[in-house]
Amino acid sequence: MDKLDPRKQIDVEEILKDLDKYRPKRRGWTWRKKLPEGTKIDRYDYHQISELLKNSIPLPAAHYFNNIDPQPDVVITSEIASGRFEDDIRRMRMAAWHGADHIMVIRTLGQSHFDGLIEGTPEGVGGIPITRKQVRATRKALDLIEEEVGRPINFHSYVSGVAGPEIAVLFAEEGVNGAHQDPQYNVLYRGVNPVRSFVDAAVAKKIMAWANMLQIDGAHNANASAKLAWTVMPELLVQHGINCMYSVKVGMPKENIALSTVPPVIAPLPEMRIDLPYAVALRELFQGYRFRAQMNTRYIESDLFDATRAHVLNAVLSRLTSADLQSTITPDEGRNVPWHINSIRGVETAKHTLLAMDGIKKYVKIDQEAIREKVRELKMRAILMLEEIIEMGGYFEALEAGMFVDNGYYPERFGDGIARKKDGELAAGTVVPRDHDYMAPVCEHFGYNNLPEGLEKPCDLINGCTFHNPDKIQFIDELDETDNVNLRLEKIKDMKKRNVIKPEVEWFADGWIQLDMTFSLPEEYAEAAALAVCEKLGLEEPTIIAKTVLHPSEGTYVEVKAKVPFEIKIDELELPKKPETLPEEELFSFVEKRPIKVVAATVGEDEHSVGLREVLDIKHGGIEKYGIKYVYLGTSVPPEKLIDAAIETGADAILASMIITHNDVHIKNMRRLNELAIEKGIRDKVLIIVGGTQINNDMAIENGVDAGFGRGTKGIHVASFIVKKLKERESQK
Ligand SMILES: Cc1ncc(COP(=O)(O)O)c(/C=N/CCC[C@H](N)C(=O)O)c1O
Repeated sequence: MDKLDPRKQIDVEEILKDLDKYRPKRRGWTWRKKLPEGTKIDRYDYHQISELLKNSIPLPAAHYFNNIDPQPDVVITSEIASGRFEDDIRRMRMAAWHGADHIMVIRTLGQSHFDGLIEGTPEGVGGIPITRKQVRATRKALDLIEEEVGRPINFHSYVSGVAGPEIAVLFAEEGVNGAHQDPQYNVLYRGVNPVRSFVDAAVAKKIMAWANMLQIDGAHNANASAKLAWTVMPELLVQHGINCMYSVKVGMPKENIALSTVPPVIAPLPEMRIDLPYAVALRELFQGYRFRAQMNTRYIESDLFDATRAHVLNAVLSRLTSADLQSTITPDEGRNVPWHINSIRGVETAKHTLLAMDGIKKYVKIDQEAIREKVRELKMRAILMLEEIIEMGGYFEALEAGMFVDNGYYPERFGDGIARKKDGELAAGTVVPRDHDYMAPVCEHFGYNNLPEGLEKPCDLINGCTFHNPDKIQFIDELDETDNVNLRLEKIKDMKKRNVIKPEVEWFADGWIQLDMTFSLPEEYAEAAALAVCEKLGLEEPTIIAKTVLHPSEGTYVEVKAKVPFEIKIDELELPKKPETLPEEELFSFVEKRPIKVVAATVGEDEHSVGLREVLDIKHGGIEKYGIKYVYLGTSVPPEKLIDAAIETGADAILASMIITHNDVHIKNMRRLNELAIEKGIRDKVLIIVGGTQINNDMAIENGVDAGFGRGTKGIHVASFIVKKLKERESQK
């Protein structure tokens, strides 16, 4: 398969074919290609955008603006890790079409503790097992997906833990483009021996630098671990500093070192007033480095709307300061397992906000005077903390003293920091001095490497290392006969052969659906009632995933996920009939030869006019565009007046809009129009067409009119119907 067809699903079996022979197209990170300030897209000018995509899905409101889909200048990340890489690949394609060009997979739990690589494609939960086959298949799929959207896509994973250097070599061999790497992470959150972690990090960073990979640090984890994230702001500056300087000393270029910046708080705190000085301090202290903006996952609940608001504000903060990458932690971080829809919503939120704030600095400036004091205070606290770390004898001593992730706002100390022993923890005592004749297995290495003088490439000694002679890579396909992608694909093939489907949230046809319900009950009863509804519907494994108390006794909103116990037969599906439309040329030429007039109004006591105006006016592609003349009588027009106007103007058609349906007033108005037209003797001369969000064609015809158009109707649908009917009448004469 050399390219994807948007009308066909990606064929994972094709991706897996000859995987042992696949070689990455390139190595290293790709930034978006920025367009000049003031670039026009359609008739609108932009100041912070990048090249457009070849294939993409624009924001929901784009159809009002010729479906433009501008791409912000900032890389947008989608975090995808369903636990099955074959389903991650499908979602990566969805995310790429919505504008993600940085695909980050969350690892399966605690892979940091593995002292070696995993092989094959075992299923994971709440993350994906990172293996060579998973990495290679994903990069190969992303090669196709980036071709389809027309923009390079960065694939991102994690170099951390006890097998850090091996993972770094694997990623360099396989063309992984970005990775988290921060020795402090292993120590603080995975309990790896500090000396081991920093020695491994030097090797891993050197390899990442050779592969030109973008590095993201682990500072965000302090936010996620502290009781009150804002108290660790001074420490975050210190943690960023430690990882940045360590990376520079190892040889990483600054432009590949990204700080994982997370705003310290969230509403109900005065979020922006606290986060802004911190964001400004970061950008002042770490000029020349990259900034990866990430919402604070510490406070992401499973409430989709709250997560989205947090996400929007995080992107606003990015635009008010600066960001090179905008992460889109989905609300599911609160639910721990991102679903397709929430990964996509996250990308849409980032794209929407970054575009909405395009060029905002032309009008909105941060008052540097006003913010100065707060910024200075944060820097001072960080400097004091660094000085104390030095007084304590250095990083490892400070670590032993529990200096990090202490919940006190430095210099305030609560003494509840994470302490790690310099000669303790996981893999303690496993760092041994290199033997005199030690030679590194790959060319890129940090520290002593026993090489003869004048060698252009160290691996010339061994006829090439895996970086320069990829045929030396041992590709192990599967290790576990009972847990691998081939078995999982068999089940999918069987469903496709039987042409059946089930709904899904993260894995193909996993059967999960989400329902939301509101009960006039207190929350515990509402939850129980929601589960009871699922039981009565015959759904399986109903689980409450989120709820909102509307009032302690008046009501509770509950979101439930549950599995459907049945399959849907695809060939038994009745596809909704698309309204017929005639070619535009045919409409233009017919109306030119045979002028058409209509009268239009919103009838009854109805004041809604937006939909009808869109069907009428040329600027929305209304019937006027095809030369049809109309008289618009306005809103709340009695049916009698509409019929009289049709007679006065000799109209060919009446367009009556009806949105309100209280006690079937729309039905009554349809019947009234029909009866009046008959009474006045014009029924056979005038078409009566009704429209509205609650209208459908069957109901309209049942109630005596000629056609009914529902939600989403456009001028071409109505114009086509009128011309078709007039042609039929004239051919009967
Ligand atoms: C510096 C570092 N190394 C390794 C790992 C993961 O490795 P393991 O889980 O210890 O095997 C992490 C994970 N961070 C949380 C998820 C990513 C988050 N959602 C993000 O977007 O940044 C990390 O921060």
